[in-house]
Amino acid sequence: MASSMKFTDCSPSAIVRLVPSTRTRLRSSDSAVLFHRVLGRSCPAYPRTFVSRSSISTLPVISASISTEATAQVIDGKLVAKQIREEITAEVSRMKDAIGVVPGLAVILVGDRKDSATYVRNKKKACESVGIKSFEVNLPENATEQEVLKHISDFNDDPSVHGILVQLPLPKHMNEQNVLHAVSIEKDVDGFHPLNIGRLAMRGEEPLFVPCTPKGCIELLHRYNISIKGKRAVVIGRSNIVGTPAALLLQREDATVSVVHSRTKDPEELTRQADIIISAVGKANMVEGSWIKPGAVIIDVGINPVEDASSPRGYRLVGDVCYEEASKIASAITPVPGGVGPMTIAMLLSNTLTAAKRTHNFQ
Ligand SMILES: NC(=O)C1=CN([C@@H]2O[C@H](COP(=O)(O)OP(=O)(O)OC[C@H]3O[C@@H](n4cnc5c(N)ncnc54)[C@H](OP(=O)(O)O)[C@@H]3O)[C@@H](O)[C@H]2O)C=CC1
Ligand SMILES: Nc1nc(=O)c2c([nH]1)NC[C@@H]1CN(c3ccc(C(=O)N[C@@H](CCC(=O)O)C(=O)O)cc3)C=[N+]21
Repeated sequence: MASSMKFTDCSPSAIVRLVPSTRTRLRSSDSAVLFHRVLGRSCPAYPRTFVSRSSISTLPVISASISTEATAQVIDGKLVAKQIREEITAEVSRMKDAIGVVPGLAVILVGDRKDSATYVRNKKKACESVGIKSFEVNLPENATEQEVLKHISDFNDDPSVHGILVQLPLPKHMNEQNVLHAVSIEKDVDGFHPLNIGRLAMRGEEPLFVPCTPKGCIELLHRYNISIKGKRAVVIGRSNIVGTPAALLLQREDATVSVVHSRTKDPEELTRQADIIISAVGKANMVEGSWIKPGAVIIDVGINPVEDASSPRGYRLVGDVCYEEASKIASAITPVPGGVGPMTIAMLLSNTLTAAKRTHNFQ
């Protein structure tokens, strides 16, 4: 469906929106702004300075005019995440009314990384918005691994905590494996425990939880009716938290999957054959338009800060993909911000609800 929904754009300066088959209303991306200097890698085939319009469609039609260039459907993660939060709110309330149980999520944050503090704050806000109780432990950068393990053990034993998340990365002096192994697999809402990852990799096995970011990517494809079965998919990146579980999930969905990493020769030869690309690298503008097959679907997980003097923060976030270039070639694409990021948090809430339901045998 997505590939049949390509339309002409009026100029490089406009972003066209269209309505997905679910009739969800789409927004155009707000990721392209006026005259910013990008310090990351720049997109070669596209000028650095351009203008883009952002607006919300009120009509189930396409706003387009004279041009030869197509514009991809914007996969609006912010909108879908909001819908999912509404679904979770209803379930949390149904469970509370029926059995008096409120799901609880514990987050452990070690150190004072600004980005980690922001993510944790956002997770807490999201929990509040759906009625999940949140517990938070903040430890200093020089805390010991034993201290972290002690908090995990306390949360493992606490019946009001159904999910435990240890914010990554941990300080260098800690062994991440030891810490992640310590989380009870029934409370492993990040899905990072080796048993959960192992089960994800095995046919006939079911993990208790699937990692939130890859799960959010697949959920976006499902909710936009983008079929995966039989498609060629390329995942760029092979980390334990995104790339590898994303490839395993795509394979479970019957895609034929290739994984590109830092040692891959000529990655663009592989990506050019892909119907679906999930990029999780952390390099601004690495995936150029010329890497993309016309009509492909692009899920951009990368979150990369680039200098932007006109933004209040002094920087703005971009993905791994040259967005403007890609949106002229792909049939559908996630923006950054507003794509996969909000879905990660929505999936964390969903996993926490699942954990509480499973513990209390509540259907
Ligand atoms: N939107 C969201 O919700 C989330 C976004 N992120 C973002 O996603 C990105 C990736 O995160 P994460 O997986 O944790 O990162 P990691 O740094 O753990 O992994 C990056 C992966 O990219 C690969 N890579 C590095 N350089 C290249 C290259 N030139 N070509 C191809 N592959 C390359 C690495 O290969 P190798 O294995 O060979 O080293 C590695 O597998 C980051 O920008 C992060 O901020 C992360 C989590 C959630
Ligand atoms: N144990 C653990 N679990 C994680 O899931 C985990 C982690 N550690 N460490 C760091 C990464 C990163 N991550 C993001 C979550 C949400 C957004 C997000 O909501 N991003 C917004 C932008 C936010 C902003 O503007 O700063 C967006 O893309 O629209 C981004 C990144 C989860 N991670």
